[in-house]
Amino acid sequence: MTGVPQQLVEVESYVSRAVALVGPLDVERVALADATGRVLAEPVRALLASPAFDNSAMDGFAVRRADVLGAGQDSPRELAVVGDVAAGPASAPVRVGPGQAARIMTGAALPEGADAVVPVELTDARAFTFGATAPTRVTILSEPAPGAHVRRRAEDADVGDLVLPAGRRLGPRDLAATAAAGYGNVPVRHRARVGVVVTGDELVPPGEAPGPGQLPESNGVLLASWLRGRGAVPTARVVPDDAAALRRVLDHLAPRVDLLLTAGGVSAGAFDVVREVLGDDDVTFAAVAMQPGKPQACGRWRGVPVLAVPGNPVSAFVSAEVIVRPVLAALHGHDDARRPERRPAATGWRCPPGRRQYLPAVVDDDGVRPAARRGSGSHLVASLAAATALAVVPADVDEVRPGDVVDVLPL
Ligand SMILES: Nc1nc2c(c(=O)[nH]1)N[C@H]1C(S)=C(S)[C@@H](COP(=O)(O)OP(=O)(O)OC[C@H]3O[C@@H](n4cnc5c(N)ncnc54)[C@H](O)[C@@H]3O)O[C@H]1N2
Ligand code: MOO
Repeated sequence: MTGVPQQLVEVESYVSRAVALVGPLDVERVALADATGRVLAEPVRALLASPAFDNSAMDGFAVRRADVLGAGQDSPRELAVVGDVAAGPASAPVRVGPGQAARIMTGAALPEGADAVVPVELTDARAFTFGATAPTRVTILSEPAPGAHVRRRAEDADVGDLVLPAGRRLGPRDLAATAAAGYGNVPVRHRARVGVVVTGDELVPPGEAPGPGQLPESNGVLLASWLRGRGAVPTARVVPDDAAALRRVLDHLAPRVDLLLTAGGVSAGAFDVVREVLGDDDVTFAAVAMQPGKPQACGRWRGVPVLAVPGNPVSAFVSAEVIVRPVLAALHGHDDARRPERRPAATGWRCPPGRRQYLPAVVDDDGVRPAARRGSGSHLVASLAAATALAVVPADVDEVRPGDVVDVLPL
């Protein structure tokens, strides 16, 4: 049994201690189709230029601008149409000489000699009919600006340009940019396997009617979902307040995961079994200067990094956002820097003395207000769902007044 720490530890110092337990996981290559949410292990540099060649931004006619200077509704310029280029491989190269034009479609390569595109609406053709062949002559009814509607080769990215930095969590736009840069697969970090263990004799599975003194298990649900949403692979277990059972579960999971995460049983109670069991191994307990989320522990269980967060549902969630998140980012090699936004308080609220407050909050046009009607409280799990942000209030502030500007971390 380990004593209950009294001395408060700064949040940053505790987070550094926790992050130091882990290093980046191994790298594997995955197809772009499987890469959503994975973290890029190396920078992506373009293998192809984007665009790969000069091409048209409009359906119309590729012209030599010098031929159509001064063109207008009252001063039409007629050109001979000598070619027809569509997007896709060209059958034969098209060359536009003086007095000539080529019919061109959006995305098609700009023919040699042409330097501008006139959209079909600004010609006597007015519109193209599907499947119709190109006219032999076209009348241009508007003078194009220099380079009009021409998308230049490499104006987006040239070969060798940095497209994405390492550490990026890949989303749809990243994958599109990577595909356009010439890649079919990407090097990413393994997904972190996390053993989630929640403890409590009072817990019943979600959906089951609780008996007297019982309540639905929600922390395992929360943490597993939160981890999955951040690209990890959770395995969740619910354990009664029984030291031998907890040891068995931890010993079973340890060789199969990259991180153990327990929730509950970490404070001063007579049945706080996590504190009792983890104290047997290389684990340090701390009172962290945050609210909620004060009682914490981190270290190693059978050599595997372990984080123990408190069991109150809001405490477990805030601990995930403040402590588990950077640890997971370190495992995934993820650049996870978050800058708080600054917003005025729409109402006032009380803050705990000496601890940084992480208050589930709603941020809207009126400003920031506590998500829970009754203010802060680490058991207010229903109100947690309403939060759109965490308001972060420094430890030396004991009250936020309406209009005070506060930091918020959007959720
Ligand atoms: N004498 C002291 N008592 C407490 C202190 C303290 O410093 N001295 N710290 C308080 C703070 S702050 C917190 S936070 C809690 C943390 O308690 P534990 O981590 O030991 O959590 P439990 O006692 O197991 O549970 C707390 C609370 O949360 C409910 N719970 C637990 N697990 C789940 C779950 N999986 N799903 C839903 N709800 C869960 C549990 O029923 C309790 O109501 O300690 C304070 N006490
Ligand atoms: O630190 Mo506890 O998490 O206030 O409720």
